[in-house]
Amino acid sequence: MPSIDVCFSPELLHLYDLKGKAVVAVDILRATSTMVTAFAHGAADIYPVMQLEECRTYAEKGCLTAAERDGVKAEGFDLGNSPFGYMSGNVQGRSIAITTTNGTRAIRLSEAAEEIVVGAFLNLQAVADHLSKLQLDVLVVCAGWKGKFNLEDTLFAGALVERLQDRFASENDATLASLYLYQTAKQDLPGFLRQSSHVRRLENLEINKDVEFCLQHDTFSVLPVWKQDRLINLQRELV
Ligand SMILES: O=C(O)[C@H](CS(=O)(=O)O)OP(=O)(O)O
Ligand SMILES: [Mg+2]
Repeated sequence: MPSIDVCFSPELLHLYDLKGKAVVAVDILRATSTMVTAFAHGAADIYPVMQLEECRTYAEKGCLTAAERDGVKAEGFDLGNSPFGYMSGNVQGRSIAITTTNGTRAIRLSEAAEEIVVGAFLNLQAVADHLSKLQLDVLVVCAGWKGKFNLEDTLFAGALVERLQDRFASENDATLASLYLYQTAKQDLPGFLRQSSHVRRLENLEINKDVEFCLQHDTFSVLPVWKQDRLINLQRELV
């Protein structure tokens, strides 16, 4: 039986051997929720990059550019990091280059894995189904916040463990802690997260609706996976 494990921050990735594993990169608030939403609204592919300057260069290649720093859209880019910015038909058929504080970093630091899947509550079941078929050992890589633990990504890890627990062995206490946390919180995720650092940060920016949106389960069946230098929507490729 393959196993499932949880890494609470990209800063802890040096403790794990990613070779031959499937990584699920997660940044519920808001990078991976936003990427899933972009694919659900027809984005062709997504280039997650770490630096603002690198992201800017993708405009010359015909990409839309998206950047967030300190929770707000960075100056001079087409889009920010709110899923609501990707829903108006503006990303249909377009390539997007995106850089955010935590999420794009988690994806790029996982490149040694056999497969990287982008996960969010919004596409939870699509991710669970894909991992069940793959039969690789799984590591959920939580983007956290500037190298530190956060609640929302850990809750996602617990939700995924809950969906996979009959088919994957729980690797260690990180897996169990995530599962127990999710089981405690799942009746009222917005309430549970009210005191979390990120929700308080976003509240100050008056974007509570983003939090509510990002906590919805199974809204989309898109499956963003890393291929060479970008994310593609494997679900669409399979149709
Ligand atoms: O835009 C976001 O939600 C966050 C910004 S921060 O955590 O407030 O710095 O970026 P993300 O990379 O999506 O965590
Ligand atoms: Mg985040």
